[in-house]
Amino acid sequence: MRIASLRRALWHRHVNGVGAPAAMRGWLTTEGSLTARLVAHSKAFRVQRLHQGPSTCLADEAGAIGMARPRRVLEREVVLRCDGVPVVFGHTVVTISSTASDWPLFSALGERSLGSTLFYDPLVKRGELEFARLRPGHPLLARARAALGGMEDTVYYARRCLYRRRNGTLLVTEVFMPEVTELAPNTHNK
Ligand SMILES: C=C(O[C@@H]1C=C(C(=O)O)C=C[C@H]1O)C(=O)O
Repeated sequence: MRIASLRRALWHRHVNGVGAPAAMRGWLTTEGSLTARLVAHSKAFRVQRLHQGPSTCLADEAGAIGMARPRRVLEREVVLRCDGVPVVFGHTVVTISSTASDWPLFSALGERSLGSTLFYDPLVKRGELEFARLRPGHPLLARARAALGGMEDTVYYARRCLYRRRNGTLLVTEVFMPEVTELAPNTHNK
């Protein structure tokens, strides 16, 4: 199998296309903010920011953000933790042509959740979710592994969603760790 094909995922419009176990499907298809659902399934939720700055988008996201080939973007990568356990590796790219007025809060997010700026802004238009099985050669798994270590599974499930605001384009990709399926609703948050 050509290395290039390992570095790209096959993104499906329907979750059935990735063959995820039922418990993982429930997380992959979470409507609304993933952050909000993770907060409701933990006593302590944290967005651990790994880095944010200029980068080159991945081979299989260029087309999704309107680029003919991978080019410069603003990139943000985080680990979402529930009670200290890493459950999602978040990777977000914003086209360089997007100005600060398109995503006014993006550059100053720090360890606040990106979701908090996307789901409560009437100017944000959310696209359709896409789903994929990521195999060991995918660059997002290498980055998640560098941040988290371990990660012995051979297949990880991911979803991505395109957001638009004014003239800006933003693509969020979420790679789910298997531990997410062990989370239970936190009755103390009611
Ligand atoms: C898009 C959301 O924001 C989450 C927060 C992210 C961040 O802070 O970088 C990245 C991925 C998302 O899981 C959400 O909460 O649904």
